Amino acid sequence: MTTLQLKNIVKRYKSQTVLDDLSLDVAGGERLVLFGPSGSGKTVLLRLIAGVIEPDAGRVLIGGEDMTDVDAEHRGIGMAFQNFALFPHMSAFDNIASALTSRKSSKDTIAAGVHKVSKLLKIDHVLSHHPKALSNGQKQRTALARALVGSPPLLLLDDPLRNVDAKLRFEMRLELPRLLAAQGATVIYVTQDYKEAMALGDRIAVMAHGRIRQIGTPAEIYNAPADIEIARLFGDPTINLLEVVPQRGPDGAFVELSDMRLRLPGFGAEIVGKQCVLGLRPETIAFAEAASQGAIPVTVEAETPLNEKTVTLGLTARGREILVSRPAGTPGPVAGPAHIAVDGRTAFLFDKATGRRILPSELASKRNGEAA
Ligand SMILES: Nc1ncnc2c1ncn2[C@@H]1O[C@H](COP(=O)(O)OP(=O)(O)OP(=O)(O)O)[C@@H](O)[C@H]1O
Repeated sequence: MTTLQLKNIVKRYKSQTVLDDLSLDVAGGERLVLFGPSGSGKTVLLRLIAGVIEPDAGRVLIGGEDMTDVDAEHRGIGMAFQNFALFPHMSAFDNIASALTSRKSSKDTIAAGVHKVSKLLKIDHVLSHHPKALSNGQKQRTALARALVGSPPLLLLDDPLRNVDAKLRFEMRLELPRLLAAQGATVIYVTQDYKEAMALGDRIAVMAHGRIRQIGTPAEIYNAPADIEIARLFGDPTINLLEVVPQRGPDGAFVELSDMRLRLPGFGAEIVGKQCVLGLRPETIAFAEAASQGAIPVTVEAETPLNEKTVTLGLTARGREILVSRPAGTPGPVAGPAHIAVDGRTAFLFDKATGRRILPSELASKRNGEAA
C-alpha cells in the first residue's frame, strides 16, 4: 500500500505564505483527514499532492518515490472535488470512464470497471444520463466513481460531501469508510465538518494558517485538544470555556465556580495565579443532588431537547453560562435552581495568553521522562 510523505512544503502566492514548512507522513492504506477552517490551505495542499500546482520548496514522496517534479497524470492519483467537476456533455458512464481512457484498456474492461464501481455507489441505473439530469447526490457519486474506478493507490477527496443534502451526507458518512477500506487505497480527505472528520479519519490533521496544528486519532483530538480553538471546533454542543485563575488549596490547585471549589487533580503550583481558560465538555457535566459533595449551584435558564440528547443552559452564581448535555430521556431540571457535578479530572486547562492546553503536571513530567 502506498505511503505519502510531505517534506517541508512551502507554497506562496505573492506575499502570502499559504503552506508554511509543512511536513506530513501518511501510512499505506491510512485514511487521513485534513480538517480546518476556510482558507487554511487544505485545497492547495491537495492540489500540490496531485501535482496540479508546484511547491516553492519541499518534496512530495509517493510510495517512497520523489514525485515533486512528476506531472499530475503520471502520479497515479484518483481525485474528486467538492464542485463535482463533471464534463457536462458526457454521460455519467463516459465521465467515469474518462479516468481510464489514458490506460488504453479494452472497451470491455472499461465497461466492466465502470459498472462495478457504479453498482457499489448505487448509480448503475443513471449511467446513460448527462450531469444536468442527475441529482446532486448522483453527481457526487459519479465524481467519486470516477476517482475510484482505476483503483488508484492514492485517493484525494476534496470535501466531496459539501454540496450534498444532509440525508445523503449522513448515509455517505456511514458508507464511505467501508467503501474506501475495500479499495485499500491511501486516502487524503478534506472536510470542514468535524463529524465527518471523526467518522472517516484514521487520523485527523487539524490545519490553520498553512500549518498542521495537531495530528492524531479522532479520540486523541477530542480528548486531548492541543489548544482552545481545536477544543472548540470538535464537539456539539460546543465545549464550555470559562476564564479562571486557579488558586492553591490544601490538596492541590482549584478554581471557583459559583463560590464552590472545583479541584483540578494533577495540576500544581505552576498554574496558581495564572490567567487560564477552563474547558468543560457539556457531556462530562451531570446534574446532582444539592447535598452531594462538591455540587455546584446553577440556575437553569433553558433546555433544548435534541434527538439523542438534551442540552441545558445553566448560569453560575456570577452569571457564567454552562451547557450541560445528557442523553435524551434521562431526567433533569427544566428551570430554576439546580446543582451540577463536575469531575475536575475531565476538565481541560488552557493558557489564556497562548491558547495552548496546559498538561497536568503529573502527565507533563511523565512525558518529559519519556522524552529523556
Ligand atoms: N491560485 C491562487 N492564487 C492566490 N491565492 C490563492 C490561490 N489558491 C489559493 N490561494 C489562497 O490560499 C489560501 C488557502 O486556500 P485553500 O483553498 O487551500 O483553503 P481551504 O482550506 O481549502 O479553504 P476551503 O475549505 O474554503 O476550501 C487562501 O487564502 C487562498 O486565498
